[in-house]
Amino acid sequence: MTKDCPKCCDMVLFGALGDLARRKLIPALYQLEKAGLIAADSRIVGVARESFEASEVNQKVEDIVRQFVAADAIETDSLARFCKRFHFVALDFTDTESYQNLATVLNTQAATEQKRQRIYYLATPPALYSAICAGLSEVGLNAEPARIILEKPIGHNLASSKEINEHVGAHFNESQIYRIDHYLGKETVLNLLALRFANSLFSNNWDHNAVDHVQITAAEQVGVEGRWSYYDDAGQLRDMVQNHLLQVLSLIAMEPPSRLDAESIRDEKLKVLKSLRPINHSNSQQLTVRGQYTSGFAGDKKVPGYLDEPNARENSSTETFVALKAHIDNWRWAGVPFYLRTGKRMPEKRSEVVITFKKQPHNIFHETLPDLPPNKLIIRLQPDEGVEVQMLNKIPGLGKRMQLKATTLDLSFDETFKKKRIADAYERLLLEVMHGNQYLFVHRQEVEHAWDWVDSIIAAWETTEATPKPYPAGSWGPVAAVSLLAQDGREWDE
Ligand SMILES: NC(=O)C1=CN([C@@H]2O[C@H](COP(=O)(O)OP(=O)(O)OC[C@H]3O[C@@H](n4cnc5c(N)ncnc54)[C@H](OP(=O)(O)O)[C@@H]3O)[C@@H](O)[C@H]2O)C=CC1
Ligand SMILES: O=C1O[C@H](COP(=O)(O)O)[C@@H](O)[C@H](O)[C@H]1O
Repeated sequence: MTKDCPKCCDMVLFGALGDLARRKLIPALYQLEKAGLIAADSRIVGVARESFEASEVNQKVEDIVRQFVAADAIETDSLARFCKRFHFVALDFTDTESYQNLATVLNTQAATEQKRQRIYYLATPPALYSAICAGLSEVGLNAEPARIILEKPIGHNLASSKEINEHVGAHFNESQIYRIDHYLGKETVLNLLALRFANSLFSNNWDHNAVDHVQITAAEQVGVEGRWSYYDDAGQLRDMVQNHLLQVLSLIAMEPPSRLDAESIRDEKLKVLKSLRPINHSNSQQLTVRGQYTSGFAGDKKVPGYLDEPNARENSSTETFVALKAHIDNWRWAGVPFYLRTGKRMPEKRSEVVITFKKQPHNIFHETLPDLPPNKLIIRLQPDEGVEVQMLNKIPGLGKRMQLKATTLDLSFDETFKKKRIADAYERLLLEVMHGNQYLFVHRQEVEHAWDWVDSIIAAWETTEATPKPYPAGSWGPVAAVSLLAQDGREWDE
């Protein structure tokens, strides 16, 4: 155990054998174990429909870790310790009466005497959140100091999100609820706070006086693959923009919070979401582009189009790509467009924020460089995490005329921090819940304002005959996405 280790707790994973739990949560918990960040007596209780013998548990957990954690990152001792923490309870989440089985496992004498912290992680479809909260409540497992973690998406639109929030809120107080947006756990997203508020170079040049425009890109090379039925109902706007991209936008655009705590940060992010200019049927044609991938390439592998993926529905008009131009109607950002772009089956996985600064008002180097390119701050969220500043420098030499060259100050995290391991977002977020820190989690009001903004775009799309524009897998989306910036005399940073 290290000195940063949180207090002893019971972590209960609902949906413990599902994709998210196996691929992300159990590996993240294992990394915390290895780092000495899980207290000695803490337990992990998997809750799943399937039941199996206690003697099978160790092997089951070990298999999951070995499948999803790189072999050279696994240590025999910590793995054995980790497997021993696990208990499994078979439960149908919709059967309120069966929650007594879970209560029996959790209410041990030691846990009761210690008033042990309980954390419920709902790694299940959101349609089950209400039933699970009611079930926990029925046997008194919702009582403080219990905490509950909700996965995104919280609902499908504002109405369903409110409904879920109401149901959860009937059994848990807001201070007990941790709404996950895993982008908020990424090192580089957190580094936005450091860059902005620890460096006067940036904080003094972070508004409409200095910034020309902002681009946020979250490109993925993967397609929808096995997730067609979930994804087709959602689309890229709900799946990525409503949550991850708007959270990143809020961190970039918010006013300085007075403290590094949940209330101060969430208040400032919320003000940004409230200031987003609505996109509706009157302006959606000019401000948004949607696309859907057709067959093409992922790297050098040939891949099918969205409509030819397994289980695809004929003629689906779900978008797999979105580009949009957003405005934040407040003093700081008046006249500064925020261009957002995200899609599946792009040429590479790349998430980044590019802040393009205004050009110099007068060019004294016009003889050798008639058009001075603007400075750019590029924040590489993933992969190859780092920060780049693009600037002009004089080329050394004795020539009569001064020659300039565009150069890059490149601060790659890998180089700068000597290959220090970058923790997965879920490791940080799980740890923060154990510590009881809510500042990296999303408040109900943020979720609802984000839905409100996104719902208006979807309503506008639904009133037009237009369908998403096709783009070949392996490209940067439909040509219209290029035109979205070209009409403003700008281009995507590539
Ligand atoms: N997978 C991912 O990478 C991500 C997922 N999410 C979100 O996380 C949540 C979980 O996703 P994911 O893991 O992919 O989904 P899965 O369908 O893989 O997992 C859900 C689990 O819940 C179990 N379950 C469903 N209904 C019941 C029930 N009535 N009683 C008991 N068990 C039940 C399923 O068991 P069974 O198999 O027996 O039906 C399954 O193991 C979703 O909200 C998703 O949107 C968010 C970000 C990323
Ligand atoms: O929440 C989601 O995020 C992933 C992308 O996450 P990343 O950390 O790999 O950038 C996305 O593929 C998925 O569709 C979405 O539900």
